[in-house]
Order: sequence, then C-alpha cells, then structure tokens
Amino acid sequence: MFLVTGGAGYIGSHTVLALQASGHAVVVLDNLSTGHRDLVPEGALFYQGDIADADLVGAIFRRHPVEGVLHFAARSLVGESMGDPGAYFLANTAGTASLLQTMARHGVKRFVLSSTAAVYGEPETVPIDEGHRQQSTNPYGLSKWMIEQMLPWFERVHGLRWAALRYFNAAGADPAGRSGERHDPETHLIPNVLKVALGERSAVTVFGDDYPTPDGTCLRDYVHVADLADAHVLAMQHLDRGGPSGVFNLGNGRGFSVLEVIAAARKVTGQPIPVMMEGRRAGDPAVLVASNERARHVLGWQPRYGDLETIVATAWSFAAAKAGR
Ligand SMILES: NC(=O)c1ccc[n+]([C@@H]2O[C@H](COP(=O)([O-])OP(=O)(O)OC[C@H]3O[C@@H](n4cnc5c(N)ncnc54)[C@H](O)[C@@H]3O)[C@@H](O)[C@H]2O)c1
Ligand SMILES: O=c1ccn([C@@H]2O[C@H](COP(=O)(O)OP(=O)(O)O[C@H]3O[C@H](CO)[C@H](O)[C@H](O)[C@H]3O)[C@@H](O)[C@H]2O)c(=O)[nH]1
Repeated sequence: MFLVTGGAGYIGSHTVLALQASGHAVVVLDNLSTGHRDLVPEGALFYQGDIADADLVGAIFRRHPVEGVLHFAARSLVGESMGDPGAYFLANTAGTASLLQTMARHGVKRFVLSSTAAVYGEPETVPIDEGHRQQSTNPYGLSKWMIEQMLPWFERVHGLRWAALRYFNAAGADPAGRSGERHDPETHLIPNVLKVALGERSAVTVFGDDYPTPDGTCLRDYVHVADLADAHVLAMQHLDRGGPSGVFNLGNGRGFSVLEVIAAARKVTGQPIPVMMEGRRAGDPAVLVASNERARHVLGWQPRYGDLETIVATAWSFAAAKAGR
C-alpha cells in the first residue's frame, strides 16, 4: 500500500488511478486546500488533514501497511509565492521535513517527490538536463529545491530511498475521463484557453510576444498527466528493485509556443478562441524544454500521449463534460 499526499489534486488523483491500475492499494492524505474530495478515485482510503500533522500521519502509518509515500501535496502558485515566500517555505519545505521525519520514525523508506522545472530558473542551455545549475527565480521553486537537498540526508541517516521527479508543464486529463484539472484560480495556459472555447471567458491573455522565440511567445514542454502518473509507478518500481535514488526530469523534450497551443485548441474545439496580447508575466523564462533521457533509460519511461493535440483533446473532453457539454 502507498500513501499519496495531495491525492485529491490534479496530478495526485491521476497517479492514484495509475497505482490502482498496477494493483496497488492507496491511502490518500489531503487537506482539500486546492483539491476536491470527488477527485479521489473510488477504492482509495481518504484522510482529510495536513502533511505537517505528525500525529495524523503517524496514525496512518500505524493503521495501514504503507510501503512508500508519493508526495504531491504543496502550494504551487509561482505568482503567489513571489508575494508570500514564507507561506511556501513553511507549507512546502517545513511541511515536507515534518512528513519525512514521521516517515523515518515509522520506518517508511520509499519516497517519490513532485518537484518542478522551476528549480532550474532561467536556463543556460536547452534542453535542460538534470545536471543543469539550480537557480530558481521564485520562492516556489526554491521551496522544492530545498526539499530535494534534504533527501540525501534522510537517505544517509535513515536509509530513505527517493526519487525527485521534476515535471515540466503538466497538462491534459485522464483519457477515460475520470479526472482532470480543476484549479481555482486557474493560472495554467491550456485550461484557460479551453475556458474561452467554452464561452466562460471572452479571450485568452497571452503574456508577452517579444521573447526571443520563433513567434515571440514562450516555449514550454507540455507533458500529459497520465504519462506523469506512469512515471511515478515506474519510479516506485525502480526503488523497489534496489535502483539508486535520484532526480529525473519529466517532459517530452519538445517545446510548443503559447500561440501553437492556442492553434491546437482551435483545431480540437472548432472554436475561434480570440487572443488578447499583454505584457510579459514576471518570472516567465522564454524557453523551458526537458532532456528526458535519464527517465527513459533508467526508469524505462515512455510517454504515451506526447502529441500536443492529444494533450489538448483529453483536457477538452474533461472540461466540456464538467461544463455539461
Ligand atoms: N501542475 C503542474 O504543472 C506542476 C508542475 C511542476 C510541479 N508540480 C507539483 O506537482 C504537485 C501537484 O500539483 P497539482 O497541479 O496536482 O496541484 P493541486 O493543487 O491540484 O494538488 C495539490 C493537492 O495537495 C493538497 N494539499 C496542499 N497542501 C497540503 C498540505 N499541507 N497537506 C495536505 N494536503 C495538501 C491540495 O488540497 C491538493 O489536493 C505539487 O507539488 C506541484 O508543486 C505541478
Ligand atoms: O493565461 C495564460 C496562462 C499562461 N500563459 C503563458 O503560457 C505559458 C505556460 O504557462 P503556465 O502558467 O501554464 O505554466 P508555467 O510554465 O508558468 O508553470 C509550470 O511550470 C513551472 C516551471 O517553471 C512550475 O513547475 C509550475 O508549477 C508549472 O505550473 C507561459 O509562457 C505563460 O506566460 C499565457 O500566455 N496566458
């Protein structure tokens, strides 16, 4: 059995589905600060509470035979972190230190962390490999980088084995329609583009068209949430086999511009999707594209839904169903 923190959230709920599909029992811990109780897949046990509540986490470890923890629970709004860094260091870094300490007390020795491409900051070379310098430009990325740096100490002292998965841009929805992205407020590009297609917003705001890229808008590496979920199952299997702890980028290795994403959404939805150009959003690097060689070779990860139109189409099916279309 695995403990999934943040299993009522976007990527966590998809990973619960993938763990269940590979035969694992799951217990979810989530404080529902940004998640939804109804996104927790059927069959998973659910505890509402905080990762830093050592009594509650300890009780879960006493009651259930937890072999490992997949840790998604976090605050993850870059803009918010710029205005309230302390909230991010407390919730993410200190909260995870508490979780790791409780794991150590209860002898739980496997850990998969949701990390982020935001640990790299402005890239010096593209594609970005795991050896790239870490110089996050925001407190959110730094809060995750500090967690990554704690992990080798828990390994050395307590025998923890861990994988830190640095996601690029998570996107799409469960191809079977069981889960999808439901953030409020929604800051991510694809769901916001689809809100325009649904008529919930009048136009997509494009943050900057003067970047040094072919069409002037930012390039990002969009990776399907079901492919991310698969990588978590593979990372746990890798640790099970006695594979070494480590850091892995998760992206498709291809960059798409904001305007290319909007064009794909026009094609998928058949809607015109008007655009409104605005200035740059603070802290956005021009290009973020992953080298995913390590995840492919070491974990045997093979993304199944790398095609941009497929990513957008699965997100569209979920968003349209939610809106009653
Ligand atoms: N969405 C992305 O593109 C992206 C990219 C890189 C990294 N990440 C990371 O992936 C993880 C999941 O992201 P998401 O997009 O699914 O976010 P999400 O907000 O949908 O999910 C996070 C879940 O954690 C829960 N939670 C938050 N703080 C908690 C706490 N202290 N105790 C218990 N539960 C708590 C929330 O209620 C929510 O259900 C996060 O750690 C995020 O930093 C996301
Ligand atoms: O309404 C919008 C929303 C976004 N964008 C642009 O679209 C691109 C993608 O933006 P997202 O907000 O969807 O994603 P980010 O690249 O900002 O952020 C993601 O990648 C980060 C890594 O830098 C973190 O991991 C973060 O958690 C994760 O959401 C950016 O160029 C952004 O400026 C728009 O033009 N309009």
